[in-house]
Amino acid sequence: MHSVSNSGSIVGFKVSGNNNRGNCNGRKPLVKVTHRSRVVMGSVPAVKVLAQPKVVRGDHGYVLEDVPHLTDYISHLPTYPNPLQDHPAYAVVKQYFVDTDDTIAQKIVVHANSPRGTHFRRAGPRQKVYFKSDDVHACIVTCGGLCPGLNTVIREIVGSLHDMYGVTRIEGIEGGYKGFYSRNTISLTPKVVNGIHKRGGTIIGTSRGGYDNKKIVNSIEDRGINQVYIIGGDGTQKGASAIYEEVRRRGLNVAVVGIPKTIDNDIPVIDQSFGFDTAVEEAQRAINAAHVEAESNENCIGLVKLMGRNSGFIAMHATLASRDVDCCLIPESSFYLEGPGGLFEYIEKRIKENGHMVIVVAEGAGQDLVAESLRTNDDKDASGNKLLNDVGLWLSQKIKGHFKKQTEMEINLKYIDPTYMIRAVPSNASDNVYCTLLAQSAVHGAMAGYTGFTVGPVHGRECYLPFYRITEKQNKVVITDRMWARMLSSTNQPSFINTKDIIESDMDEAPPTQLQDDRVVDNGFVTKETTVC
Ligand SMILES: Nc1ncnc2c1ncn2[C@@H]1O[C@H](COP(=O)(O)OP(=O)(O)OP(=O)(O)O)[C@@H](O)[C@H]1O
Ligand SMILES: O=P(O)(O)OC[C@H]1O[C@](O)(CO)[C@@H](O)[C@@H]1O
Ligand SMILES: [Mg+2]
Repeated sequence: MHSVSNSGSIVGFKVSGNNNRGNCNGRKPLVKVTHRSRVVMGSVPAVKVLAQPKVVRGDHGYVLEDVPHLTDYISHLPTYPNPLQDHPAYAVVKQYFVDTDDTIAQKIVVHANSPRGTHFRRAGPRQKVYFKSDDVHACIVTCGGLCPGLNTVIREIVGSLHDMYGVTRIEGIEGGYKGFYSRNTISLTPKVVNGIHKRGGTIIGTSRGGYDNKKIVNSIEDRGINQVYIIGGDGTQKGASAIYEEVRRRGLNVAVVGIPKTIDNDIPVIDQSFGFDTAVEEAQRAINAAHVEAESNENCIGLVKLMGRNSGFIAMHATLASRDVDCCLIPESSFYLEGPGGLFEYIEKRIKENGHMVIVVAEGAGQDLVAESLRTNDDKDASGNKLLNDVGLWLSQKIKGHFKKQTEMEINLKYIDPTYMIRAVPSNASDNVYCTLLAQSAVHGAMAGYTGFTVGPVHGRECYLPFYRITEKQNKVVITDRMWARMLSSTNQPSFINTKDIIESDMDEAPPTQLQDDRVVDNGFVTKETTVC
């Protein structure tokens, strides 16, 4: 594999670049580099041509979906030796620097004749950096909902910049995106961030809404900021991508880096998002309480509502981990209440068998049913996310109503809604380690001149991912996949779904198994490649 050379024009501005930035070591380049413009429709005004995805093709179907570099649009940028080479902690580590040719395969389950497939650039420190330590002026912003680990990421970005690269000018943007243009910044030093990883929340504050691309980039330019670290979920990363585009359009020497955050685990491609592990662990406490209540009271149902707007990962993992749950309802799998195979029939059966049961419902589950019976409006939050109806309360009332009116059985229902409790806690040990790797990888990438990327693990290896890869779709529980089957077999709940429906919907969209979930960037659009196995 060889480094990407990048030059060419795109509508509105000319892209020029360093034609030989990477290290070919005199070897003949074997790859074909393609650059394509992407056209984004929707909320973006008219037709806007964005910076081109960098796609490198090699032998045997090898594809690298690379990330942008400052030299793609600023020529003759000076480089400096990485200060880490003299750092006592790292100088002794053999091969501490990442080889410029290192990439990570998206698929690790392959057949003998599979093409090599899509790869991502491996994260980590490079031998050369594109910023002198004294010249770096970094900022950090956190946006969207809270998530365990936000403070750890902040702490570790500050620590990495300061301790590894000798950077001293780091500012926290207060209160999310709108803080760029409406608030003062907070100076972040190792002393200020010391110990914050033991606290939930974010010390620099967060918010939804208030995104104003021009004002944000003006503020970056006016303040002389040249590294921007943006921590947030899918909405935040879309905003970060647009900030990168504007920075590039203005030709600014500013690295824009995204760090994906969401307890819902709805960011695609990466193994898992930080805070998810902690949230699942915390959700166990609520499930445990529901189980204790249910077991101790006659004919008792413990009902727990967990977060998960569009993706049911928290509910599914908490259910699998707990083993006390009899039924788990998630947004990806519709269910029904009445009649044969419905929820009421199952509840009646479980109560008769066991005298108690525990139900876990993700907040986004059954929204169609709730909307039908409540006649609701289409309220949205400040970021434009649809506000959900309370499925937990609705379900409690429906269950109570059903058993009161239609059966001889008297039931007890205990409803537990831990909502914010699972995300307002500090991150657990494994999330703290994960956040540290993310932060360090982000800093190494920015120092190496990469920009317009998000960092995250793919099969356990930290990678630099182009923004479009993580914003183009949401990660969802695939109910035709083995994990959901494992969950169903642990609860013994009905699947509520007709096998015929699954087969028909499969024909529309193939499940993202290792062999099938590959897409190619072609004709300006990222498309799904459905490999017939
Ligand atoms: N398409 C978009 N383009 C630009 N900015 C966006 C976009 N979507 C959301 N944002 C901005 O990103 C910020 C966070 O978005 P949002 O509230 O949707 O949370 P999120 O990052 O998706 O995290 P969460 O996991 O909590 O939902 C907000 O300030 C919002 O205005
Ligand atoms: O009430 P808020 O802060 O807008 O956030 C609620 C949403 O945020 C999330 O935790 C995602 O961050 C969702 O699970 C939930 O629906
Ligand atoms: Mg979101």
